[in-house]
Amino acid sequence: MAPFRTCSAIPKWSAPIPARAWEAPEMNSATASVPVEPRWSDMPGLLACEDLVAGYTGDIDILRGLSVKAWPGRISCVVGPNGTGKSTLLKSLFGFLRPSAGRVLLGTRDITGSPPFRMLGLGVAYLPQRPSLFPHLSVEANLKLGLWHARPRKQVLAERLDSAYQRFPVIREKRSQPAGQLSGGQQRQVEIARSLLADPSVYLIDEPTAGVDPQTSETIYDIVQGLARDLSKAVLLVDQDIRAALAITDYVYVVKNGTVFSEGERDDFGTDTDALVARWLYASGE
Ligand SMILES: Nc1ncnc2c1ncn2[C@@H]1O[C@H](COP(=O)(O)OP(=O)(O)OP(=O)(O)O)[C@@H](O)[C@H]1O
Repeated sequence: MAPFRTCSAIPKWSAPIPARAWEAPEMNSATASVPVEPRWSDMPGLLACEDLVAGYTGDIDILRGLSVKAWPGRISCVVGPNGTGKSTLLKSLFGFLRPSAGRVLLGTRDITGSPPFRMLGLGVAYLPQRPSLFPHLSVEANLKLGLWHARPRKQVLAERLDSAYQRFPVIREKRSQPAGQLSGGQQRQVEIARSLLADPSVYLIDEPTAGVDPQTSETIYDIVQGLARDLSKAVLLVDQDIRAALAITDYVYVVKNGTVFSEGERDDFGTDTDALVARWLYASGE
């Protein structure tokens, strides 16, 4: 079984962006087992980066020509060994690091190097690995910050808050409490609810269940899944809990040394997750 393509077999995106809508190559018997390679497009909410190079200091590149995509309504998952650049990828996509080469597209819009404070307005939300709430502010005050950039009318803000509380009833009960008093899992829910206020089209999510108990993890993965399935968000997920992440993932990127080592549709990989993980993480080359 070799449904998995290594990056050398994947065509680079050198072609210009087509003017027409997104389309995938037609499948036939010869290509049936090969993951589909969609083309660039004007599909709103499709996030893609091409040949991204970035690092923290001038002379060391952490990302070395890395290309990934996140499609609306789907979850793309980035896995790989520790220190290989997965979090750095999300930081670069969200504008915390300015790439020295490559580009980031949202639909046909080039957003390479846009600063983080513009990202939510552009439709990109980022949920970092570490808690990002203000612990001394109330849950509701934290939620309202999700829409600060839009200066919404009171009524709009109230409607969005109500909608967030409906989706996450547990945080409605706690809305007056300081956010720092909530459990780790509840704080994660507040972060996701806060991002939903701005109704972004893309989610960059870094290890959403780090430090969370197994039962809460399950809830959080359900929520992440709901972002794609129910709300048609494009989700790019970085996760150390590979088995749990693969259970909700549509497309997988295996990253090593700052570049995509291999990629493919999750469904093409079969059910032997242990063998997959061993092959992805411990294979030394193509
Ligand atoms: N702020 C920083 N300044 C300098 N180097 C950094 C910084 N953050 C990360 N690095 C380095 O960049 C490399 C990639 O780190 P990154 O956090 O992206 O890896 P990762 O694949 O997400 O790892 P993990 O799975 O352990 O979270 C590592 O060598 C790390 O030490």
